[in-house]
Amino acid sequence: MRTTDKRKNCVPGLLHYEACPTRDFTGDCTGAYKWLITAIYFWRTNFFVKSKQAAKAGTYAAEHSLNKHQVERYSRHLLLNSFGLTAQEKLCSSSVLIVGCGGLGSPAALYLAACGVGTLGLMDHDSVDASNLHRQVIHTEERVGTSKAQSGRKACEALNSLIKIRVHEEALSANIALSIIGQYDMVLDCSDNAPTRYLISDACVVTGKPLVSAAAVGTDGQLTVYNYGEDGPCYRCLFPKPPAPENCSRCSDAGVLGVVPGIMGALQALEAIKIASGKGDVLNKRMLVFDALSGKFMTVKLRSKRAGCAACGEHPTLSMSSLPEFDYKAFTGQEAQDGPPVPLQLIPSSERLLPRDAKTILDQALKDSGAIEPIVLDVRPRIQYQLMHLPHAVNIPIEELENRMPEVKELLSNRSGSSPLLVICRRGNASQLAVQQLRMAGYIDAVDIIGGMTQWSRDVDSSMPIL
Ligand SMILES: Nc1ncnc2c1ncn2[C@@H]1O[C@H](COP(=O)(O)OP(=O)(O)OP(=O)(O)O)[C@@H](O)[C@H]1O
Repeated sequence: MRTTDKRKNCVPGLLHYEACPTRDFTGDCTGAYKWLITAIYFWRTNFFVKSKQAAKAGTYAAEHSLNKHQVERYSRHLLLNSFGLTAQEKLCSSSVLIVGCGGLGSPAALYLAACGVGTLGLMDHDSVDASNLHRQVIHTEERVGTSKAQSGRKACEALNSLIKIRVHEEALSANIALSIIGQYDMVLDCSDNAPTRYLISDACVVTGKPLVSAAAVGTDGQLTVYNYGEDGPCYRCLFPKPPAPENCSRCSDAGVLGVVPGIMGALQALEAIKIASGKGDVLNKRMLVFDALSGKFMTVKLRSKRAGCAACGEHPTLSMSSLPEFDYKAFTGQEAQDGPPVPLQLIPSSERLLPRDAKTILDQALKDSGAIEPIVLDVRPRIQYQLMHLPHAVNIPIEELENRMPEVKELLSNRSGSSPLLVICRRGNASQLAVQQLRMAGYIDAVDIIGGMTQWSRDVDSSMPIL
């Protein structure tokens, strides 16, 4: 039989004639072709094996680009009539940069990682603090003190190993904004300060990227999408001038109900998914306002692009080349990086007390008088005083000090000794303002404590919590 003949002459190692790749073009295998054919055979076999392996891990059906693992993992999206395969494919090939891995960035990163965004960029220069954990659910107790961006990477990687994660362990600044934002399809502003908000918006305008922006402080949240569509406004269109620094509240001063940034960050992820997948109505030219205590959402209509906008108007003054030079700190009057306010130096250091020296004076005064003698004036907000304060301290918040000078007079007139009046606040700024006011009112022995309660906790009494 012809088949048997072929098999007889076939090169060694080919057990099945039907599988012999040489049979179609060589006919009977002869010694002359033996080694050449063997080489070709093994090359082809190797190729087929590799293709089969690729098919197993990669695309297993020709109609779409998702592999078996992706189809299984995202099946609930794929089954959704209003979402489906094409939307998921777009999501899987999209890239999103999250600036700020804090209260907003945490839920946003988790949901975007979970839903299969192709490349997720996580940017933050800060490290995890214990006070972050009540809302920044991407971080853990174990990772307190470590980089937020790396901590975010660990959480997202643990959730979904099918996506790519890029970590940017630095603050977004004007000289790197364009090159970093240029690498992504869109940006989520999850930061907490005016300079960064203007910078991200400007860089998104210049690079043509949509920007999903949110904010959450106290029990309120806001969300909108900038720089989207034909005439969608940018941040500067709505806020051409930055707010005065004293009108900008931060979670570190005003507090925040942990779940509020959780909700707003999840909504940011939702807008990003809509933009990437092309599904649904993007929150363009509208702002969603959330009031957690009443449980109400409200949508406010926003204007279109402003013709005179410095970033996206008809004659923009900001461009690829000018943006890196723009001084955001000077423009907004604020630091671009979150953190405690820059320490004020209103009173010469020689006229102020270090916490340890103040402690010695306080102890001596209490010993001398043998009684409870109030010589500490605490000028922090009432709520901070209630959380913790020095023994026998009297609380008069800085804003009330001017009107409550008679109380200070009474306080001092009850003193038996000659100890100075120690003035303390949270970090040593408001106490200097208070000392200035007290001196102007004639209380010249008022002296403030450098670094306030924060430094007191560090240097004198570590049992005092740092707020
Ligand atoms: N320019 C910037 N580049 C990168 N990340 C930034 C930038 N500005 C702010 N961030 C980050 O944005 C995050 C905002 O998080 P969030 O508003 O929850 O406040 P927080 O600073 O973590 O906490 P708290 O205000 O309570 O001290 C922070 O992690 C902060 O480091």
